[in-house]
Amino acid sequence: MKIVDILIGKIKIPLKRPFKTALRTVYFAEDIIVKLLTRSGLVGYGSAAPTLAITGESSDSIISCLVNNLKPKIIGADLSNLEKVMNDLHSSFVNNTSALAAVDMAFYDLLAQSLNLPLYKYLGGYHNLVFTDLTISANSPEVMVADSLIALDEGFQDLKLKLGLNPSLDFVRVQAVRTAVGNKVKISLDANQAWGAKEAVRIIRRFEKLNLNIEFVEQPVKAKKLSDLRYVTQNVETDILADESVFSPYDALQLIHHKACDLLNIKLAKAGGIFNATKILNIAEAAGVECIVGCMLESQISVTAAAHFAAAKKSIVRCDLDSPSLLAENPIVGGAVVEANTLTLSETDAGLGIKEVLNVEYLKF
Ligand SMILES: C[C@H](N)C(=O)N[C@H](CCC(=O)O)C(=O)O
Ligand SMILES: [Mg+2]
Repeated sequence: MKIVDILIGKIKIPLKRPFKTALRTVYFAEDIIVKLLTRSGLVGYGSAAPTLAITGESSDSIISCLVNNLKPKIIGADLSNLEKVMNDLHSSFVNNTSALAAVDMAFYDLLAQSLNLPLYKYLGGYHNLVFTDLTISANSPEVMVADSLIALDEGFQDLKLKLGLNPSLDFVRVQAVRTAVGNKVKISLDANQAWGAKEAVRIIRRFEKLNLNIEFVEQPVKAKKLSDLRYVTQNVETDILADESVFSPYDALQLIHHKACDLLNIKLAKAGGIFNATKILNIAEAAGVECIVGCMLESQISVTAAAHFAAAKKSIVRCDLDSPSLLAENPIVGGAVVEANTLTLSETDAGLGIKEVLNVEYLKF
């Protein structure tokens, strides 16, 4: 199956409310759309969200990587040699993981379509439902309580609270939300690297002492400081989830070898797509470490690809695939059907099941 053309487009999607983390505040979601065409007439979709603060990629850098580095290698590529094609792409540059992921998911979309299978069946076919939490942006305790109650009303039972914007308020934020939502609701926390190692241990132990019943704490300390992450993991009872610390299979190996976290957050945008995400999952499985599949603030295309990956595998126990629920509009026709905390994948649509992207401006280059 040969690739004969690539179209690259841009979309901008308004959010229901500003998305605020310790790393960034965002007022709309941007996405770069990739559309691959094969000689036999199949169309494969992928997308990449510029998350400069995490992957180091902007819209311009994603487009430049697609046009200058990826396009010359993929036009004429034969996907029946996927292993060769992917190894060539992965070894031709470092970083640019979201750009690579967009192409990777379009490849998998095409491969599954060529066998007339939904992607989750092509990848393993464990089940076709994925359940997600909902992220509550970092705000004042009052706003976070109000947003949490709205989320419960909408049908979410699992909340991820963003912390780390003025850490002195973090304890009040978590306690206020726990009091408001009661004990049945699952609460996890994401500090997006905002705490120091000792500060993280102090804060997490305080949550433990007061029985705030936290599922896990995500990326408490700086991404590159593996010894700090290890220090936190070894000194608290609560599970620690590595996010920004794990991009590659090698990162996963290091984190597991050094017992620096309890759980791994796999995101296609960090791993460079399904090819390497599968390697991370295999390493984690062999080590008995559970994985969560997460997302950036991104469109329905890449979240659908992540949902197919998660649904294909038995060992993915939880998902943070809530981006479609944070967007005020959905310009993507097809893909996962999102109803509150449930993403349902069609058992009959082949590939990702993406039909069309509305209001997309394809670039000329
Ligand atoms: C949207 C998702 N629930 C999430 O919170 N992802 C963030 C990073 C997203 C971004 O900044 O676009 C995370 O897990 O750190
Ligand atoms: Mg995170």
